[in-house]
This record gives sequence, structure tokens and C-alpha cells, in this order.
Amino acid sequence: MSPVKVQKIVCVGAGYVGGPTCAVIAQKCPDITVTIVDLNEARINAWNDKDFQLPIYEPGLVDVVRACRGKNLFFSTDVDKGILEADLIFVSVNTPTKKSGVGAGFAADLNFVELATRRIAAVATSNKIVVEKSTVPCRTAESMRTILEANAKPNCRFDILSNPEFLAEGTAIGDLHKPDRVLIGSLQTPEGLDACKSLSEVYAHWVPRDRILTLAANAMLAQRISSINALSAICEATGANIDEVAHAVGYDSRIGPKFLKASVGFGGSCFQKDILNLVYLSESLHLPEVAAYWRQVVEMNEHQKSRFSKRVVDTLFNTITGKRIAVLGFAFKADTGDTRESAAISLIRDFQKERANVNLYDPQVEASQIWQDLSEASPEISLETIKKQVKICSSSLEACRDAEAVVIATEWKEFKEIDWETVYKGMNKPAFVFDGRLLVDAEKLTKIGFKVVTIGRGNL
Ligand SMILES: NC(=O)C1=CN([C@@H]2O[C@H](COP(=O)(O)OP(=O)(O)OC[C@H]3O[C@@H](n4cnc5c(N)ncnc54)[C@H](O)[C@@H]3O)[C@@H](O)[C@H]2O)C=CC1
Ligand SMILES: O=C(O)[C@H]1O[C@H](OP(=O)(O)OP(=O)(O)OC[C@H]2O[C@@H](n3ccc(=O)[nH]c3=O)[C@H](O)[C@@H]2O)[C@H](O)[C@@H](O)[C@@H]1O
Repeated sequence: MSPVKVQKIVCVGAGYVGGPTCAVIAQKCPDITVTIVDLNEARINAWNDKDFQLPIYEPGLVDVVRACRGKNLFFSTDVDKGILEADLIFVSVNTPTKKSGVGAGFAADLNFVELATRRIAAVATSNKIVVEKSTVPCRTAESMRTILEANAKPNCRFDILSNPEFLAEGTAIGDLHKPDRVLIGSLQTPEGLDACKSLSEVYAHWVPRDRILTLAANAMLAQRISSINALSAICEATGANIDEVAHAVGYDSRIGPKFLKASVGFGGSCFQKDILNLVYLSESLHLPEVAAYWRQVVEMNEHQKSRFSKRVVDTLFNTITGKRIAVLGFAFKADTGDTRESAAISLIRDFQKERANVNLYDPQVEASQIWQDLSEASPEISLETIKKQVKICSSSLEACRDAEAVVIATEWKEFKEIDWETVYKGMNKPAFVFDGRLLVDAEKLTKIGFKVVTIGRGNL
């Protein structure tokens, strides 16, 4: 046995999911013939309308249908013929909320799924891959399997896959063209895995294969950072040292040393978005506890940022109003000019709220980017006001002059090599350094005269 190369697809159910999904499959897979069938004749007639007055409106849908209909995309009420000819069948019928009986008001009514499944079993004369497309109840695929297996003709095998759809109405075509994730569930048998491969090959015409893997890997990495950051709060409260904890823990070869650096919070375009995707995915799969677990990784990150801002305010004698604070670093990590989800944005927003004056320096980030990020973070404040509170400087030395405190937000190497003696001379006393990145040598700076506050350490 090897995976079947899908040549003919039928989709049972020409609604909001089946219609757009299979139209896009036809568009992206010119080598596959796609037929969408429905019992509702008026609906099928509308899909076949000569003026393209389609039964559902989705931006971009009409262009896809216009390009493919009559070539490799067909709409029909002949459900049985569709089933007979296809090697892969999507079941995309409606699963409305039950109106009566057990679970009325919240459980999904699986009657339509069951009827469609029974029809497939009754009509099919050759092997079929049957794909359950609805997101609703978890065990639907298993019920379908039971029905199909009980009614299959001799020598006719059904492999059942679940492939929940995550499109949102209104953005369906965009969501289908660039899905954040494609999830395919199968039995872990050789036949189930082959069926899974056959369907993956269909999506692989346009969807990058590593999407789910990436989500999981990024979530695990971010979870490590939130875990170490949660421990950093305990270290601060007890006077322990997070670097020593991370070092010791990382020695355990099962854990390993990487991505255990406590920080003022992770940023970047991927971690938060990918975790939130995982939260959404878990919720769609009816796994609320799993969703809450992953959401907490993001909440811990938010907490880490606000905890750090609060520590700055508390240490500076409970007020920073009118005080000058030098923020070193604006990028979300060193060696990039990228500022998306950067912790520095949240810190500066918090300092602005306390009406401090901020001197900001980053070796890479453009001024226009900084103004855009700060405006988006505080939409209630005009850019003019922001520019009065925040000054962009062209060096660390310039930023630190006349400041009460230096806050290190990004781990740029050049901040390690600053001439701290000169910085100290130019600052108001007592002069504070808040190291949000475990970057500088706290003991050395303390000897110079600084009061050093480090993430994950008690006050020296
Ligand atoms: N609409 C949405 O945004 C999303 C919906 N879903 C899920 O996808 C599934 C389908 O949803 P929609 O497309 O919105 O439903 P829909 O009600 O728009 O379309 C379902 C179609 O199936 C047809 N049908 C029912 N039984 C049939 C049968 N035995 N043979 C042939 N056709 C039959 C109906 O006539 C109807 O046209 C549901 O389980 C829904 O929960 C999932 C993600 C998003
Ligand atoms: O999906 C993606 O495109 C990429 O997302 C991340 O890469 P990236 O966001 O560029 O940056 P990371 O180096 O992972 O750092 C993310 C954030 O975590 C912070 N971080 C990292 C490591 C650590 O120990 N502590 C810590 O706070 C960084 O400062 C940064 O703010 C992944 O590391 C890549 O493998 C993946 O390909």
C-alpha cells in the first residue's frame, strides 16, 4: 500500500465552509477535479448562476469560482454520482445546535453528518478517504467510522480523517489561501497515515508543510521563557539569583541550557501570535483547560513586563513623574531592527503614563518606527505629546546624561561595553541601572557607585 494520489474530490455540503474551501482547492490544484454537491437545489443553482450571483458572499470568492467553474470545479445536486466517482470525500454539512432532546441549546445536531455518512456507505463501490470538515464535536470522526465500517460493501475500505476548518466568514478566501494551520487527524495505522499523506499532498499544493510544527516549537520555546521568568519573580522576592538557578537547571541534560535566560519579556512577531493560535486551536477542539494553559504563557509575559516597570517606579522612591529615564534598546532582541511586540514598547508606555521623561537609544531601530510603535501603544495620546515626553538619542552616553536611571531593555552587546564611569559622572545621584536583560556586570557597576537592580535578583 502507498498513499493514493487524489484525482477526484467531492464535497458533500455546498455551504459557507464546503463552497469556499473546495473552490480554493480547485484553484490551487488544477490537476484535481473538484465537485461540490448539495441536496439543496436552489443553492446549487446559485453556485452555477451564469451571472455569478453565488449563494454566499465572501470577498474574492467570485473570482475563484469564475476562474475554475466548468474547468475543474463543478456544482451538482447529484450526490450519489459525486460519491461514486471521488477518491476523497469532504463531509461539510451543517451541524446546527440541537433544538430539542439531550444537549438542546449547546450540543451539535449530528443528524446531517450521520445521514451524509450513511449515504456514502450505501453508494460507494470502491475505497474512499472520508474527511470530516466540521470543527464541532470531537468524536464525530469515530461515529462516522463506525457507521461506514458497519455498512461498507465487501472490498470497499473507508479511511476517515478529521480536518477541522478554521476559516472565518468574511475573510474565508484569505484564510484559505494563507492558513495559519492545517490540522489533519487520522488513525495511527499504516492505512490511516497513508490517507493523511494523501490529503496533506492536496494542501501541499499551496500550504507550507511545517506550519503546525512551527506553532508547537515556538509555543514550547516561549513557555520556557515564561517559566524562567516566573521563577525570576520568586528569586527577586527571596534574594536568590535567577542566573544561577537557570545554570543549574540547564545542566540537567534532559532540560538543556538554551532559552533559559530570564528577561523583561519575550517579543517578536511569532511567539505571542503562535501561542494565541494554539489557544484558539485548543478552544476549537473543545479543550478549554489546554487553551487556558497556553494563554497563561502570554499572560506571564505581560506580567513580567509590568512587574519590571513597577519595580522601576518603586525603586525610584515610588514616583518617576518628571524624572529622566534612559531606555537603552528598543528592538525585541539584539542584532535586529525589528520592534514587533518588543518589551521596550510596553516599558516606555508605562513610563509615559507615570509622566516620566524618556531618553531612548537603539543602535538599529529607525526613528519613524519608534514613533509609530509608541503611537500605536498609546492611541489616546497625540504624537506631539509623545514627542515631548520621549527623546530619541544617537548614543548611549547622550541618552544617559542627566538621567536618574538607565533601563536596559535589549541585550545589545555595545551596552556591555559602555564607558560606565563616564555615564555615572553625567547622571543625577543616586544613579540607578535597571538591567532587564542580565547583561551588565552588576558588581562592577556597584563599585563605580551605581545602584543596580537586575531582573531575577534581589536588590544589591
Ligand atoms: N461557517 C463557518 O464559519 C464555519 C463552519 N464550520 C463548520 O463547518 C460545517 C459546515 O458549516 P457551513 O458550511 O457553515 O454550513 P451550511 O449550512 O452553510 O452548509 C451545509 C450544507 O450542507 C447541505 N447538506 C446537509 N445534509 C446534506 C446531505 N446529506 N447531502 C448533501 N448536502 C447536505 C445543506 O443543504 C447545506 O447547504 C459545520 O459543522 C460548521 O460548524 C467550521 C468553521 C467555520
Ligand atoms: O517563527 C519564527 O519565525 C521564529 O520565531 C522565533 O524566532 P524570533 O522571534 O526571531 O526570536 P527568538 O530568538 O526566538 O527570541 C524571541 C524573544 O524571546 C526572548 N528570549 C529568548 C531566549 C531567552 O532565553 N530569553 C528570552 O527572553 C528574546 O529576547 C526575544 O524577545 C524562533 O526562535 C524561531 O525558531 C522561529 O523560526
